[in-house]
Amino acid sequence: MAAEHDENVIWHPHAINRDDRERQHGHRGVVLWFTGLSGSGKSTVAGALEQALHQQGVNTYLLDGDNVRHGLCRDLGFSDADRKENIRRVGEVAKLMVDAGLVVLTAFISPHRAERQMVREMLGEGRFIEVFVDTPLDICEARDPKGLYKKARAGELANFTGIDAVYEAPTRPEIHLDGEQFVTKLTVQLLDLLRGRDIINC
Ligand SMILES: Nc1ncnc2c1ncn2[C@@H]1O[C@H](COP(=O)(O)OS(=O)(=O)O)[C@@H](OP(=O)(O)O)[C@H]1O
Ligand SMILES: Nc1ncnc2c1ncn2[C@@H]1O[C@H](COP(=O)(O)OP(=O)(O)O)[C@@H](O)[C@H]1O
Repeated sequence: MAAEHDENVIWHPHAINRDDRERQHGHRGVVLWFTGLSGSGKSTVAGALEQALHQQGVNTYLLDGDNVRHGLCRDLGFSDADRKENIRRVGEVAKLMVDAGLVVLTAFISPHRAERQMVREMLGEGRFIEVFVDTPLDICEARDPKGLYKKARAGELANFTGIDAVYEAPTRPEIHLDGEQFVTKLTVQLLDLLRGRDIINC
């Protein structure tokens, strides 16, 4: 069924491509893929970086797990299969946005190496920047801004990452952030990375 469908759907090339859009933006299109435990600081750091980039005239978009799960992925839960589908959909959306020439920031736990690798391959060489927000579980649990760790420990929330569901830390992320450092310092580290890779020039 799927193969038959694929054969009859032909890719349509367009006159304007990513290079043209990147030239117009004055920067490259990439995805900064933030991964880490719940409460590690993914949304906070991605948000601070987006603000800094926006102020410099960089065209950005921030895709956040909590928000995407209210719309695009509202039918998905937290089983391994659902998390995989969540990441696949977000990867495809991020790919379209990178094709549009944007600096895309994503903030998803994305606990499995295989799924992060899937998105890396989907995006292609140099377009996927894995950002590991490395904050120890006990610190995340002490932060617990939504009270979810408390619920998970009380047995009221099953399959919670770090408690009774796995988190596979990246082995070779493009950047490894110490999630206990000040957000301003982490933002500077990320801006330096983007400049060093000639993704932005501001
Ligand atoms: N069981 C379970 N495990 C982990 N997280 C849970 C769970 N249930 C709800 N939440 C809330 O959902 C946010 C994580 O969604 P993600 O889409 O990033 O998860 S995943 O990448 O598909 O694993 C996560 O948000 P962050 O704290 O911002 O990471 C939680 O607030
Ligand atoms: N570098 C940091 N230092 C101290 N607190 C932080 C830092 N980053 C995030 N926080 C705080 O930790 C909590 C979780 O951050 P959040 O960005 O929501 O994490 P995540 O998106 O990974 O779940 C929030 O209350 C936030 O203010």
